[in-house]
Amino acid sequence: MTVVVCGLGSVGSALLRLVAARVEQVRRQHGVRLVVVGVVDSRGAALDAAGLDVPTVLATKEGGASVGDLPDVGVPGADAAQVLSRLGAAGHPVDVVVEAGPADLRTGGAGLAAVLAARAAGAAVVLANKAPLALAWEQVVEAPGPAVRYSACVGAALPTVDLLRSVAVSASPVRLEVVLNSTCQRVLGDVEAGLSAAEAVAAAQAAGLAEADPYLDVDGTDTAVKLVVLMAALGHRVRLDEVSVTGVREVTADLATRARERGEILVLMGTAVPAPRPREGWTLEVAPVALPRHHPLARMDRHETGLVVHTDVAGTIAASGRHEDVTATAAAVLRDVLVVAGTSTPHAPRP
Ligand SMILES: NC(=O)C1=CN([C@@H]2O[C@H](COP(=O)(O)OP(=O)(O)OC[C@H]3O[C@@H](n4cnc5c(N)ncnc54)[C@H](OP(=O)(O)O)[C@@H]3O)[C@@H](O)[C@H]2O)C=CC1
Ligand SMILES: N[C@@H](CC=O)C(=O)O
Repeated sequence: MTVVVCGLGSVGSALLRLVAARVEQVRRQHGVRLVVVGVVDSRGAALDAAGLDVPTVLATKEGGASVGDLPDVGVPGADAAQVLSRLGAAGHPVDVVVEAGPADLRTGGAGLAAVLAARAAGAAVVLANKAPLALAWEQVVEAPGPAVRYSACVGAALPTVDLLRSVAVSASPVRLEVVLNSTCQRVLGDVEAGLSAAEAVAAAQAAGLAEADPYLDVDGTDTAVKLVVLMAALGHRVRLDEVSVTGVREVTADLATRARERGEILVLMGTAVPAPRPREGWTLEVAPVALPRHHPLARMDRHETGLVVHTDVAGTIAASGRHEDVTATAAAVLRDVLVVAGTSTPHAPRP
């Protein structure tokens, strides 16, 4: 299976490390030989139909250089579309494109362009970048074409999309609650522990969790996007600008401590509830909330994220995931790549 990886920051590099470490296991377990034939960063691309040397790509990025400058395989200034077109023209169509570039929520930017180029070239798409989903769901997900998967966009390795879709087969969600921004979880914990907001944000950046613009996390936009994507996956389209969003900028150590003294935990929570009249769709909100300790999303520690879905006939279902770093997101991307490969399904993975 030939793979092009667009975006070689925290997620893209973690994916390449995972692929390098697991290539034999994947071959044995799934019968798939993963070959990374292209990589793209902000300054160029590298491609080789026979397979790039992944350790060399990783060393290049660790050294701060662009893959476009790699001898023999590098193409300075090239983007995903050019990589796909060069490989295609040489008789090597690409099987799957992974999009792990920055979330440009204004235009979709290079990420959306890469996804559309992949679909035009007949490649499957696996996204970690959620902006193309929030801005162009119909084009990216619903237009006919090869598979598109995006579980890493909403909850890292926690398979939120598969879980909700599975629940919705026989039950109707009546309220969804999510705490899905790792950066805010860490920032709130650190502020409570006495760090300044700036120190707390810097720590989340150092862990590779924050967005390129960390205020997308702190101001609640990232949670709003995740909520919009989950609702779209359930068949309910809500625009990002229809979500009421308040972030955690104003949360102080004092506020968090007073919540704890009342037996409550402060989290940045997204909620989705159906409007009273079915035609009016769903109401989505993101805001800091002090939850009672017994609430499933308050029982999580600051390395966990999760969701609760209340349903009409299936009761209330809660799930959470704990991850220290971005490897869990890379694992979700690899899972999607293997699901796309058709050798594994989310509901019946091969042993
Ligand atoms: N970090 C996390 O925990 C998670 C992140 N995500 C999402 O995954 C995506 C990537 O996140 P992360 O790895 O943290 O981001 P980083 O900022 O660490 O990396 C971004 C990468 O994209 C590259 N890039 C920037 N602009 C362009 C462009 N115009 N064309 C091609 N490549 C470009 C950068 O290139 P260069 O190397 O040259 O700077 C860099 O390699 C984001 O959309 C994020 O929301 C999803 C789940 C979890
Ligand atoms: N910045 C995001 C990364 C994943 O989407 C977060 O902190 O959760």
